[in-house]
Amino acid sequence: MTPLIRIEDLPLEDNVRRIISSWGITALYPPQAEVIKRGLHRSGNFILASATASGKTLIAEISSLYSLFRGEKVLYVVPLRALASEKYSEISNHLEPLGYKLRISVGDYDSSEEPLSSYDVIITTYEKLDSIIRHSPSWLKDVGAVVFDEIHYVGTVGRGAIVEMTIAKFMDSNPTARRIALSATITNLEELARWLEAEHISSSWRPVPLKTGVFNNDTILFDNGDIIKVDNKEDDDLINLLRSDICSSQTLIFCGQRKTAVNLAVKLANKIGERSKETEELSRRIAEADPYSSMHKVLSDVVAKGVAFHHAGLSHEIRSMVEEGFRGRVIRILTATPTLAAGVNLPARTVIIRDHKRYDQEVGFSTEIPVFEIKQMMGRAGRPLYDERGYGIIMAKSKREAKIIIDRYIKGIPEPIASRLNDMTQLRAQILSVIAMKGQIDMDGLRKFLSRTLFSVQIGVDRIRSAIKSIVEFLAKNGLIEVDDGIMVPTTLGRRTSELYIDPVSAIMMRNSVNRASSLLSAKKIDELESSLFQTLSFLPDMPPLGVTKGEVESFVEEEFNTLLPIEKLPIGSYIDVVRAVKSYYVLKSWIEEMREGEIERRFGVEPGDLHRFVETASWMLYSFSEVSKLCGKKDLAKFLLEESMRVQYGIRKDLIELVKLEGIGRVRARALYRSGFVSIREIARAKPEDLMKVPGIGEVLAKRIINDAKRRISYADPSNRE
Ligand SMILES: Nc1ncnc2c1ncn2[C@@H]1O[C@H](COP(=O)(O)OP(=O)(O)OP(=O)(O)O)[C@@H](O)[C@H]1O
Repeated sequence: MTPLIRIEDLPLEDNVRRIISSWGITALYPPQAEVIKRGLHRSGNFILASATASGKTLIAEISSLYSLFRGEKVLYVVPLRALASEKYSEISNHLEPLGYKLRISVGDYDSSEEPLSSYDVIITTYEKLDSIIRHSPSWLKDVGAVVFDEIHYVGTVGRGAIVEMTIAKFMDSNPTARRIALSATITNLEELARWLEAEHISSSWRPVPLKTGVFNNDTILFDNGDIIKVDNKEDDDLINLLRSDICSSQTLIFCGQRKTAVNLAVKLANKIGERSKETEELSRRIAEADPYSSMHKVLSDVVAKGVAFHHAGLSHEIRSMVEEGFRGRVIRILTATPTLAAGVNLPARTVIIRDHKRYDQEVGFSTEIPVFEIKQMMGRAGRPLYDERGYGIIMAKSKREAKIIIDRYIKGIPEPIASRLNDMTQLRAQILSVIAMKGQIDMDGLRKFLSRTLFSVQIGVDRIRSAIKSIVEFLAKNGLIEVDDGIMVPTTLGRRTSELYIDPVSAIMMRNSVNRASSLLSAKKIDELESSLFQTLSFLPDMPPLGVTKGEVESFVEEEFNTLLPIEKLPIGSYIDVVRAVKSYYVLKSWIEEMREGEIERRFGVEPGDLHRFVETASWMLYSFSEVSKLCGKKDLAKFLLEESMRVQYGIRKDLIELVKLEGIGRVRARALYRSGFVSIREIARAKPEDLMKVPGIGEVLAKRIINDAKRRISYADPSNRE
């Protein structure tokens, strides 16, 4: 293994050396030492590509110190919310003891986050940074260094364009801030470096060496030619593999679909699971956290035997419990969908890729997973401090397939990271945001702006000249921008659309729905308004699509279809979209009528994680719709929509809107308080902790906290009480 380099032997200033040792670091990993030897930690832009867990975060922290010393701010940008929390706890441990103030900013997309001006380090996501830039806060110019973490996300279908344009916008609004980009190992690093005007460093060093191979029948063939035979006692290859020495420690198994991950976990728990005090304790905690979901019940059962599954259908809370259980080595075998590979840091000794294909919703069948992603998944093998070696194994169904897998995935080179700005839907929203951000711009200016993108480096802006022209015409025709003598200016609706961080098509559909919604409200036809409103939401491009089953299509009753827009103005691709609209209405209606999540899962097949993502976006769309109604002068409708947004956010009837504003009070506790006679904040402010502790689900700490919060809110609401 490559020796580590002692910090004494590196060209570091004394104070920086002292700080690093106060973090318990005495030597640096080779990629870290390389950055320091080249002096890139002190100044200039750089992009570092190296393996998972090779210490990229530390190098970003050391480089950030130089800006912090000068009193400048540091922005740390990551692609996922879960990663933002991980980075926050990691970095705050290092920087808070030095007196720096850190803040994580991921939520609300309609805010300039002005209060962030008092923080030194801001950890955020690409989407949130994009929305912050759209509000042009004063503190952006004080940023002296920006870390673009996991920058290979620019190549992701769907979100890549946002990552790319956010970076381009940041470079435009603050060209002098140092750019520190971190990435997984990639083949076209130079191109990315050219885009960022940065020096590049690439390293193949790994803290734990990795052996990769393919498994078929009873044989594992490794990349270096080694062969290991596995006892084939049973007629199930995977079980035989899991019983071999290679899998004697923690093993992560990637499956192509959620259903496969769940079924496999059940099978493995029954066949090779082992109970312990710790597994039963974790199982009990999972069961208690959500006693109603049938999927969480299955999870709790398998966890009792040291096996778990992990996919986006699990609720956020339960997913974190699984992650914690795996990190704490309570769970020995974890089955997961590929989303895990991209997300949180969960290393295992052995990674098995059961399926190198996955279901693709866009095309409707399974497609091969890119080499880049498979390498990322296998790269998780090998736990620093625990393993001398990690194993990444891909399963093959036949000898012929094994050969194809070796050529493609084991010996193959990952695909280069390619710009996704050719995605017209994303480009449309991004062009509007550039026009809104600039206030006024002509075609040359717009093209010049777009030349700051990776797309321009890789393909050239001229190649999408006509696409840009047609997007501009679309925005002008639909009243989001005005074009006068070649100068493009955002309209009020256009500017607000950009600030609200919604697709221009969503804003146009909302604006076109305002009159019908308003007349239903004036006529007090609330049920009809709610039904058509929720059904219209399902057609907005921002909404995550709900899955529709064959049974739902067959039992569909056409009369229930009802939207705010005439059918010819809706983007209906197929009959399924119509069924989905009605289903969306029923799901949202059940949610705001306080139906339990487990019941929604049982009746509609919507798993908790999907339900949360769905209602979170729906609530945001309703808030945006309320803002659009205000612009159209429909105040009553705006008020109604704002209330609906709150109800959808929390899943509550109207009478709980006040109570859920209190800290720590969600739909279940709010209803319990209400049932016990605490129907308003005023009543809670007057209550004693003992009274509230009689309400189910409320202990002493929470009782005191909500009474204090209620008192604070009341004194704030009454100006005579303010100091
Ligand atoms: N020089 C070092 N000495 C000892 N431990 C280190 C050193 N550098 C980093 N580490 C530790 O190694 C672990 C992995 O580091 P880190 O998470 O920064 O890797 P990374 O390259 O950013 O990974 P990823 O690609 O997953 O983001 C962390 O626990 C970190 O504290």
